[in-house]
Amino acid sequence: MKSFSLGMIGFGAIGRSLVDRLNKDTDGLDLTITALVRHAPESQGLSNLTFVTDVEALLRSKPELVVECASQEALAQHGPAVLTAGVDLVAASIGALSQPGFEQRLESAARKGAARLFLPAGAVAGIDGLTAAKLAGLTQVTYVSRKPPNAWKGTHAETLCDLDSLKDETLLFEGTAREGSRLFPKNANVAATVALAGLGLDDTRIKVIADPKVDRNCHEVEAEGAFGTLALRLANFPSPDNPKTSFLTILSLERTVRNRWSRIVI
Ligand SMILES: NC(=O)C1=CN([C@@H]2O[C@H](COP(=O)(O)OP(=O)(O)OC[C@H]3O[C@@H](n4cnc5c(N)ncnc54)[C@H](O)[C@@H]3O)[C@@H](O)[C@H]2O)C=CC1
Ligand SMILES: O=C([O-])CC(=O)C(=O)O
Repeated sequence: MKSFSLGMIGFGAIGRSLVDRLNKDTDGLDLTITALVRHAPESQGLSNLTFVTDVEALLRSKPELVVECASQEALAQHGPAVLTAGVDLVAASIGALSQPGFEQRLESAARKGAARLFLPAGAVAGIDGLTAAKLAGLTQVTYVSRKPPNAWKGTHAETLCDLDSLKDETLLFEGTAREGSRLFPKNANVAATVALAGLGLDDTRIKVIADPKVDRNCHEVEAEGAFGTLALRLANFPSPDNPKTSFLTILSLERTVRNRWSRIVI
């Protein structure tokens, strides 16, 4: 039986669900998983899952791929070490790349380790088309994030409005993808994904909205360029364990991991 060693950084809503889903069908592989967490739980009940608390221990497990699904801070803290060690990395907290110089740091770590950093679509879609369209020139890309008020709890939004008493949609932020993904690190990684695929962090305009009239995490992307036009709207179910995170994010990471061992990659 072929084996596959998967590393993870973070084991919250995305991490738990990703492991459950991969374990339901390992495509005939002997899958072992090592997850880097802040505090290892006393017991976890899965025979193929080990918790570690430092990146050196994660790397000692000889992962063939590491998935970061923790936070922008965790990607900044551990991403360069993983890549320098020659291990490919899939990052969910893509907004971290809006920190000045961090994208370059990751690139140089990846070059040093001959590894690659993968930026998955996560909660959004159309990233393949957008980044292909970029090759012939884009003139405009806009992104709107619209989530129910409870998705904005515990974020910068609470300093802007009383989320519990919102009656109408409320604009929390309008500006560049760079600023928006920094202000809302748990909610606006998609802004950075759209920007990196398309016009860049400083030329992609975004709006961030709390809307009591929706019960889904909605993402709208519009783009224009030499390819034509694109208009995309997603109304994602939130993940059962974290209202900020769309269920589609977990599926996107699952697809990225499965692509790693698939013979046909789509
Ligand atoms: N690209 C995308 O479309 C999306 C990206 N995300 C990113 O994924 C992250 C995780 O999402 P969820 O699992 O829903 O959040 P969560 O809050 O349920 O779980 C995150 C886990 O990571 C842990 N963690 C945070 N920093 C860490 C560190 N430095 N070292 C070790 N563990 C650390 C936390 O303690 C927590 O257990 C979000 O914060 C966001 O950055 C989330 C949704 C969509
Ligand atoms: O999961 C979502 O809907 C989007 C999200 O949290 C992010 O972009 O960070």
